[in-house]
Amino acid sequence: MRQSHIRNFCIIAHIDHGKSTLADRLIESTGAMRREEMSEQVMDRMELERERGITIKAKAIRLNYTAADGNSYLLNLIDTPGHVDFSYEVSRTLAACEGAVLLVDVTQGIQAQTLANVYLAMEHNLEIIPTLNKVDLPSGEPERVMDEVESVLGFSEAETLRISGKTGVGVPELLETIVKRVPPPGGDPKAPLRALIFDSHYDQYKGVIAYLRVVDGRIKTGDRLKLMGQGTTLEVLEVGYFNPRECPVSSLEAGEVGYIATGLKTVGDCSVGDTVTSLVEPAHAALAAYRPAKPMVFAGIYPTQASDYHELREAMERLKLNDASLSYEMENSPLLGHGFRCGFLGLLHMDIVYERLEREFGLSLVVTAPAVSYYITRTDGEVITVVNPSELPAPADIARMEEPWVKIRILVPSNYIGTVMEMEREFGGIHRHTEFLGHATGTEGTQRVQLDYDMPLRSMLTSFYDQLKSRTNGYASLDYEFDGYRDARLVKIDVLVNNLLVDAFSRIVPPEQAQDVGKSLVHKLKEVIPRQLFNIPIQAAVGGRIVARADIAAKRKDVLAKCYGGDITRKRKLLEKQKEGKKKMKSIGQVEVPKEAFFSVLKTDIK
Ligand SMILES: Nc1nc2c(ncn2[C@@H]2O[C@H](COP(=O)(O)OP(=O)(O)OP(=O)(O)O)[C@@H](O)[C@H]2O)c(=O)[nH]1
Repeated sequence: MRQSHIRNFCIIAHIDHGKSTLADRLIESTGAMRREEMSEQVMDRMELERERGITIKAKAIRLNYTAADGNSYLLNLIDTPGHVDFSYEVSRTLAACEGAVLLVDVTQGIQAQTLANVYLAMEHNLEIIPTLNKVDLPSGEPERVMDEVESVLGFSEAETLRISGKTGVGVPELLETIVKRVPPPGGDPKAPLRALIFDSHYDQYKGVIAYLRVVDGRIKTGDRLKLMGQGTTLEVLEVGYFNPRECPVSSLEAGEVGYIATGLKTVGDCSVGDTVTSLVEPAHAALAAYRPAKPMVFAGIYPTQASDYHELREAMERLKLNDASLSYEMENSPLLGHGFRCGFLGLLHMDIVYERLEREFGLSLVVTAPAVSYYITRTDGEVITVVNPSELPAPADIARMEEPWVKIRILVPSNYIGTVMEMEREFGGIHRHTEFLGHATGTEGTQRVQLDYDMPLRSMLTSFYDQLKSRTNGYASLDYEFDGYRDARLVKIDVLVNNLLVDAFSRIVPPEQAQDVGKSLVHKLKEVIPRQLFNIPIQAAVGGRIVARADIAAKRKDVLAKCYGGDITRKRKLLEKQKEGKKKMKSIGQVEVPKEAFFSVLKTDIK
């Protein structure tokens, strides 16, 4: 296909504004797949997923479209990850496109991720097609939302489309607009190969499959290639595209989007953002600087049963094959035994990993409270990175402490400004900017406001997001980006159960909150640890000083008490049953703690 007849684009939107629904509609209306077939296809994929234990999803779909001008066009729809945790992947995806369909839900208007995505698309000089979606909904307010789109983003009504991804209204116009407004790809087909990797996954049979956009030159099956950032070399086993089925072809040319099968064993060798070139005739410069994923959030992951450690290790190794952003190191906790300290891109990433480990690998796990990484300059001048709160040196050994901050942007109806400001104060945020979006429409509280803050990342790892949602009745949307390290003044709280230090419960907090957090931790523990045959003191300490204490009074419980007489089988049965119950327990010295208790305490809000 001639480059002038190719259009590479993506759909950008806030969560739930209808990205997937519109993508399906585009596939259907260009005839790539019939509606009945699409559900079949989804089923097939799920079967395959179950079989191979990985998620197979077409990250770029090629659509053939005959436009009103009578010409055939090749439209590449590239999927963008929908969450801020994966913002680097989003930016690489945008770099593979020339245009973006910006969807705004007419029942919701502009949300935090709408803005974040638009700014990213502008940075990449993409042609943006503003599109109001869900116009079939009677509860929609297209005029108000149009006003926002115009005043906040600067798009005129004439250039903004109105569609329903669900009913298909306006979709033919959208396809025509993509052909007319999105520029064809540039790039030199005769220059040495340069292709950008914007996604990758591991396939058991073909090794790592890399999705790429060929910028210059061409890729053929059998080519020997090199990654300019990571230095990996590989031979191309297969070249192809998705329509949305896998379609192998002999080559991909400049301007085209598709995949290569590399035979590589882990996605870490072939990561998003790197530039692929030819090994024999390499290009001089990469397309952009390659930046390996950097974990921002850390937590310990341990098996509930110490004997499951080896299974956990195998599961981590397998997950890592498919997730270059996951990092882990073996860790040994006096309480939890052998496990891993893992690094994640953010909280969502952490949840995904944890869920996959439990669901796909059938493991029962304990996850410690998420924490950030601190830079500590010791009094002897050595700089160390601390990712496990229990390893923070004593205050007397710390000359300087730094922690990561984020810039956050919150969008809310104006009647919640006070609520958000109060919350930000509680969570240590610093106000930077307030801006009213669109025009007031008369009804109080309908105008929306953008509030920008700086905040320690540490605060984001607490109940911040849940509280923001509940205190604004679900109206707030949030977006954030990393903003470097700043000086911190924090202390470590240790928790002692029956005079034993429980490292998994250690927290790092501002000194003025130490007492409250300590109290909340010990009371929570008191609630969830079942009474035992002896008294159990629970203490929270900062340095050597106890800041909170609670006691669990002794209770006698004898499962055999009811078995008078000598029915030995009955006794054995009861003891077996009790043993089963104990499997779900963790022991802190002599104290048995149910797994759920761990979770509820690890999640205790620490603000
Ligand atoms: N009435 C109506 N509902 C729609 C339309 N487009 C999407 N929806 C509904 O809105 C919800 C979210 O749509 P999705 O397509 O899953 O949204 P998304 O943006 O892909 O969501 P994420 O993948 O979570 O980011 C679903 O319940 C859809 O059925 C539309 O044009 N009209």
